[in-house]
Formats: sequence, C-alpha cells, structure tokens
Amino acid sequence: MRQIGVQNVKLSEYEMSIAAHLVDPLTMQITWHDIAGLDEVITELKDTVILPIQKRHLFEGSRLLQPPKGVLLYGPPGCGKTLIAKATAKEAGFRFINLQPSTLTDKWYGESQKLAAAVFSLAIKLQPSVIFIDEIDSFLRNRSSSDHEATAMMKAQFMSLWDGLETDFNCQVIIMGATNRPQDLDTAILRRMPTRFHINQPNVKQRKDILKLILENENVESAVDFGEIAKQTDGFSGSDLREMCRDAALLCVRDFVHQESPVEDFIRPIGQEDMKKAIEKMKKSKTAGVQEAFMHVPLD
Ligand SMILES: Nc1ncnc2c1ncn2[C@@H]1O[C@H](COP(=O)(O)OP(=O)(O)OP(=O)(O)O)[C@@H](O)[C@H]1O
Repeated sequence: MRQIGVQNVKLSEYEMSIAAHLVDPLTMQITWHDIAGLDEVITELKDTVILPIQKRHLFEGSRLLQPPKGVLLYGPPGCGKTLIAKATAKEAGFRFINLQPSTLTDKWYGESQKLAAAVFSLAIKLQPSVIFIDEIDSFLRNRSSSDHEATAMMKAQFMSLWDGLETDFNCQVIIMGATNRPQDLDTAILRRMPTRFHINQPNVKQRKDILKLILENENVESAVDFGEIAKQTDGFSGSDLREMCRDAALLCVRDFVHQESPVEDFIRPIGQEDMKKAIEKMKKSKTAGVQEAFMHVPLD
C-alpha cells in the first residue's frame, strides 16, 4: 500500500485479500503507445472516459457528462481488451484492481459475499480506481432458473453494490468488464455498462500496424514486407501475431545455437522466410486446435 502511495487506510482481512490483485501503477507500464490498430476505440475512450476524469471541474455541474461507472469491452480473445483496460487506468491515473471471477466464485458462499463487498469497499478506499473483471460473463451471465441460490444471491449483491457507486456522485470508481461472449451477459449487467467498445479481430491494416509495433525494437531485415505478412495472416488476433513473431525470432536463435563452428557472435536478423515459416506454424496450430499442437512439441 505504501508503494502505491496509500497511507493511513485500514483494510479488513477481506479487503487485504482483494488488495493482492492490485496492480502497482509504477509497474504497470502499458500506455496507448503499446496498442496498435485501435486508434478509434482509444479516441472514443479518451473523450468519454478519460476527459471527464481529468477535467472534472469542467463537468461538475452536469449529471449527464459524468464518467461512466461501467465500461464493457467485448470481442474475440487476444485482441487487446486487457491492454485497453490497463492503458485507460494508467492514462487516467487510476489504480487498477485486476479481479479474476474465480477469486469470488471459488469460495464458499459466505466467503464469496464478504469478498464481493470487499472489492467495492477497497475500490472506494483506494479511489480513483478501476475494477477490471476479465471474462465477466463467467459469473454475471444470464440469470436462469437453474442458477444455484448462492450464485443468484451473489449476482444480486454485486449489482446492488454497483448501484451504490452509481448513486454516489463523487465516487471515482469504474468497473471495466471484458468478455468474448456479450450475448451471455445478464441484461441487468449490460444496462449498467452503457459505454461499450467492440474490440474486433484486426483487419489487414490493423495487423500491419500491430506487426510494426511488435517488431519495433527487434532486429528485422529491412526487406521484410509487413504489408505482405499482414495479408497472409487473415484471422490472426494480436496475440497470435505476437506469438508468430516470437517463433520467427526463435528460428534465428536456433540457427545461431546450432551452427557448426560459430563464426560470428551475433544472431542474424529476422527475414521474410522466417516470418513465412512462423505463419505456417501458427496456421497449423490454429486449425489443429491448441491441444493437438501441444502434442507435437518435443518434450526434450
Ligand atoms: N491491438 C494490439 N496491439 C498490440 N498488441 C496486441 C494487440 N492486441 C493483442 N496484442 C498482444 O496480445 C496480447 C494479448 O492481448 P490482451 O490480453 O489484451 O487480449 P484480450 O482481448 O484481453 O484477450 P482475452 O480475451 O484472451 O483476455 C497482448 O499482451 C499483446 O502482446
């Protein structure tokens, strides 16, 4: 707590266990510059979320123009939802509580309720703060009659705590949720997240931008054609592209390690051919499914 500049705040046992999920803003280095191809989303986030926070005095008189208390980021996996949430917190100067739903759902009933309450009370004590819930659909999904009673109670409690934030005009706590399955979210939850951003699978131009960013500080041959690679990677997420570039870089390392008699003490730059091989490998693992791909990794 001292590290993040919080003093004289007493925490309960439950708040302490939630505080373990707090990301120290000094170590949280993600900024807008670490995100490629999502300029439109970033501009909109700046206007609707960051500006009302940073220029609070300009919006004080208006209830309409308060920063939203709930923001939903939705779209396929690996396309930058977590990056966006972290960068928003960093740029707004908010503390970041990275809440895994399992923190609440793995506990026995009474414990879950106390922890859920602690999430909110901690966020308020530490405000300004963002509570980030990845895979928010996993515990705030559509309510159904088959819900366990404890699950239903927990959802109801979560929502009423959330409403507490909404009604407190001066409270600077934002809930940011991420999901791959927005259609599974409870409608009452969707209503509490009116500000929504679709983070889609990157198109060809976005893939080119992401590739440039990933390879910005790497040793890459000048002849490497980013446009061509972007064209050949249709259907790849940002995370796939990163993994693919890592594979291409590893091919260079492997050549260095396995050369017969080391001539020079440097690793060759990444070339177009390395990228081509890495694309093929990623395509195979995507079609074969992750499990299948793992079976072909030699264990030695
Ligand atoms: N737009 C992007 N720009 C730069 N890097 C990206 C982008 N999208 C994804 N990445 C890379 O992929 C990694 C995974 O992205 P991230 O965790 O933000 O995805 P996500 O949408 O939250 O996925 P999940 O739904 O699986 O949690 C990032 O750490 C980053 O290296």
